Amino acid sequence: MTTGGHGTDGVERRGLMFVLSSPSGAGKTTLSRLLIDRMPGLKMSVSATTRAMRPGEVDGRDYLFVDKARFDAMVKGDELLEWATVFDNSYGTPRGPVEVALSAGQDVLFDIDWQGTQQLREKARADVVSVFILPPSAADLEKRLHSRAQDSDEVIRKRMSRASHEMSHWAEYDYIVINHDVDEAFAEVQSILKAERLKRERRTGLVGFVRNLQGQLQG
Ligand SMILES: Nc1ncnc2c1ncn2[C@@H]1O[C@H](COP(=O)(O)OP(=O)(O)OP(=O)(O)O)[C@@H](O)[C@H]1O
Ligand SMILES: Nc1nc2c(ncn2[C@@H]2O[C@H](COP(=O)(O)O)[C@@H](O)[C@H]2O)c(=O)[nH]1
Repeated sequence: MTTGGHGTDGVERRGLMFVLSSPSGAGKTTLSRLLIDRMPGLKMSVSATTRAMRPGEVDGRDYLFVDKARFDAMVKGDELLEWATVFDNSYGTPRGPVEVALSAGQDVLFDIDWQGTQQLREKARADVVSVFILPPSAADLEKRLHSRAQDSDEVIRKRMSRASHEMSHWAEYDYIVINHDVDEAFAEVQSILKAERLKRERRTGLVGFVRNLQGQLQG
């Protein structure tokens, strides 16, 4: 699915799909914003959803807010790379922007659930790096959902009751980060991305780079 771009050291490499999943409220959005602000070459995938907009959310920035008819048309038209029903709403990743970013050599960040992650893995296993974020405790998770102050008590109850099921998929992920402290969790997620960018298999330009070095040594 990916073609190529250049790493900061100038060696060509394939772009990667960096996925964050967690039970609702564990901190994916918080960590995603930090990653986008601080990691050049990383582009956020903006999902389509049928869920209602929360206070402060912006259409086109946080999500593409669409109605069910439009969402179904996107599915039918093969416009989504993956999609799933989460908490009674439809969510999906528009294919076009992801393909454009990867072709331009950028990495793409996804805040999606375990169902979407499974679909991405089926499509492009070698290019997917997945991180599952765990809250330090159930009490912290509930406190975070309340402190976000954007969902009703009923919605929060539903999300808490689904948390254990969401978490049952943790072992399908490449990395697990426990989000006690935002700065520490961010540093861990950032280290994962930095290391994955250096993986030999992604660095398609290394053969030429090493040949050139050897040529210099022999010449
Ligand atoms: N380490 C932390 N300590 C305390 N509060 C945190 C921490 N990480 C995130 N939060 C807060 O918890 C709330 C939920 O975080 P966030 O919205 O990032 O979760 P999420 O995983 O994206 O949730 P959802 O799946 O519902 O979108 C926010 O108010 C955020 O500021
Ligand atoms: N499979 C997908 N899951 C997605 C996508 N976009 C978001 N999500 C997940 O939905 C829940 C709820 O999100 P919220 O913004 O309503 O709190 C959360 O787990 C997200 O990761 C998507 O495109 N595909």
